[in-house]
Amino acid sequence: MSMDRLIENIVKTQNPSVVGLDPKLEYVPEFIKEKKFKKYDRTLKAAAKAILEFNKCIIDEIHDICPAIKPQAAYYEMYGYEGVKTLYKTIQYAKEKGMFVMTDGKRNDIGATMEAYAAAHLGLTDVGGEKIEAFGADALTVNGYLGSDGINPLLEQCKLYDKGIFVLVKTSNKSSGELQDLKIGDKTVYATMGDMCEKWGTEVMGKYGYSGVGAVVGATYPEQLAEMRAALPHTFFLVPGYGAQGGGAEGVSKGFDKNGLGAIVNSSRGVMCAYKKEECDEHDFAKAARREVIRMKEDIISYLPRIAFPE
Ligand SMILES: O=c1ccn([C@@H]2O[C@H](COP(=O)(O)O)[C@@H](O)[C@H]2O)c(=O)[nH]1
Repeated sequence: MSMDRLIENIVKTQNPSVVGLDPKLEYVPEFIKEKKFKKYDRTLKAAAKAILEFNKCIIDEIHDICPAIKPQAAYYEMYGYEGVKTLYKTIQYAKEKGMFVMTDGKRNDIGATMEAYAAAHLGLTDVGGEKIEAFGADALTVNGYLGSDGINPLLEQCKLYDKGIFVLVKTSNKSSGELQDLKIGDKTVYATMGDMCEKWGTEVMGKYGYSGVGAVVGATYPEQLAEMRAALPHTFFLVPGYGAQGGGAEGVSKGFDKNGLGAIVNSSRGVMCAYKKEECDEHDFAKAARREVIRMKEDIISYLPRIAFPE
């Protein structure tokens, strides 16, 4: 199961964090942008090429100490087809380096359309009988609020191609409670969605006790992280909101199990823009990213037991 591969990467690196590659052009150092503008003018192609170089340099610096990346599709789509090509190349490059790739697309639809999303991001696309990998991520974030019709097509691809999904349960943003905290009977909407993840996951159980259906639970809600950890023993958490959104290491520790597993914490701006925060030479941006990955890892694991496979 794909979540098994993620867990193996986490144990190997002793690092339960993922670097979000959400590369706004303003995060890319001037020297890279200037080079690409000179060659391609100020075009979408120049932007996409600059972002690809930025991403590859960061991946080169972190792949030995960080188990995964999470490219957010929006930051590639905004550069049109050139940006989407960069998303594909980023995914392939990180996978070649042994990293687990979770595309943050928050896709949602029903039936045939969800099958198309599933083929695009996780499975294979049929081209006249020839099956071809389109994007080839290991996992995809999805919105499960359309119910099983939106999730079943993904589960099929997860089973066939050993992939995973992370379903939005309790998101990190300030207004997430407007809907997700409402009660259905005596249960919140997010807890109900959590239960659905646990149920969907029974079809795709992995060997370390976690299924291929994970949940997104924000770092900004430690109490809900603790509640969900206790309620969803087979559901692995993707925890965004550390750092730039105010989430901290002690809070995120509530999402982990007794083996220091069960969750992976995301930081995007914190890592990509570490060189700006450090005020170091922009040529050192990738080394600054590496320093931030190490700092974040040490911060988080200081609240966890030693990360180990379950006995
Ligand atoms: O609840 C959610 C779900 C997804 N995200 C995404 O995570 C990153 C966070 O970026 P930072 O720069 O580390 O704040 C971004 O891609 C969001 O779209 C989230 O923040 N919260």
